[in-house]
Amino acid sequence: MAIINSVIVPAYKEKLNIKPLTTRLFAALGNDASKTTELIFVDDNSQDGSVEEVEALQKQGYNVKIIVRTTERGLSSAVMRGFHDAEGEYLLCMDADLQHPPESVPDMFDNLRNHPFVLGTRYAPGVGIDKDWPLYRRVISSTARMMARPLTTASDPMSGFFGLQKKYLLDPSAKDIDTQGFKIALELLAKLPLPADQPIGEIPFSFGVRTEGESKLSGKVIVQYLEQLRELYVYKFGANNLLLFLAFWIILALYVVYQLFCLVF
Ligand SMILES: Nc1nc2c(ncn2[C@@H]2O[C@H](COP(=O)(O)OP(=O)(O)O[C@H]3O[C@H](CO)[C@@H](O)[C@H](O)[C@@H]3O)[C@@H](O)[C@H]2O)c(=O)[nH]1
Ligand SMILES: [Mg+2]
Repeated sequence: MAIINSVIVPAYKEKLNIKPLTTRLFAALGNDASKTTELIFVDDNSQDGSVEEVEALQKQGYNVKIIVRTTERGLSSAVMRGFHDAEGEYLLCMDADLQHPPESVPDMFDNLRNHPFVLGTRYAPGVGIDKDWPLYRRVISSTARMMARPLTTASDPMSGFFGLQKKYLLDPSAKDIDTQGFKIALELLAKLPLPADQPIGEIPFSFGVRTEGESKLSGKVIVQYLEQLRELYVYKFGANNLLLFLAFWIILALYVVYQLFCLVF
C-alpha cells in the first residue's frame, strides 16, 4: 500500500528510546493506518546501536527506517532531511525520547487532513508540562515563547511536535529555511506560504519527562535561537525596524528579571 503518512524523528544517541517509540506509535495507529505510515529516524552517526535496533524492528515487520548522517549535525537540519526523504503527503515531526506521546499521533494526522500545519501544544486547558521538568527549562521555554509572539499566533511555537502537508514544503516560494538550532517549527510557521484563510491546527498534549538518554539542549542552542529570532524579525518586519527589536529586548529583559524575582521570593 502507498505511504500517506510519514513520522520523522531526529535522533542522537537514542538507542534505548527507539523500540518503545516504534511499538507505541504503531500500536496507537492501529492496523489500517500502520499500513500507510512510515517512521523515519534521522540519526547523526550516534554509533550507539541505534541502527541495529531499527534493523531488529524491521525484521519484526515495522515500517521503520533510519537515515544515518555522517557529515551534518543538528536537530532542525535532521528534520528537514527526513521531510525531504519522506514518501508521505502528511509529515509529522516528534522527538525520540517519548516526551511527545505517540498516542497523540493519530489525532495529529487526522487534524492535518483539514489544516496545512498542525502543532502539538502544551498550553491548553487540561494539559501541561510534567511537574518534574526542571524550573530553569520552564523559564527558558516561556521566555523563548514570549519572544516569538510577534512572529506567529501559534500557542506553542517552541514545540518540537508538529506536522504539515508536504506540498507547502515543495512550494517554490518556500525558501530560505534556516536549519540552525532546535526551533524548526517556528521557522516553518514564519516562512512557509501557508494559506492565510486556513488556521493552523492545534492538538493539546502533555509534555512528559525523558527517562532514557540525555537532553541535547545547550548554551549554543540558546544562542542559535536568539540569532534565529533576529533573522525572523528582519524577514518579517524589515531590517530597518530597529525600534521593534529594541522594544522586544527591553520587554524580554524585564520579563526575565520578573521571573527571577518570582523564583527567589
Ligand atoms: N539527528 C539529530 N537529532 C538531534 C540532535 N539534537 C537533538 N536531537 C534529537 O532531537 C530530539 C529533541 O532533543 P532533546 O535533547 O530531547 O530536546 P529537549 O531539550 O527535550 O527539547 C525538546 O523540547 C523543546 C520544548 O521545550 C522543543 O522546543 C525542542 O524542539 C525539543 O523538542 C531528540 O529526539 C534528540 O535525539 C542532533 O544534533 N541531531
Ligand atoms: Mg527531550
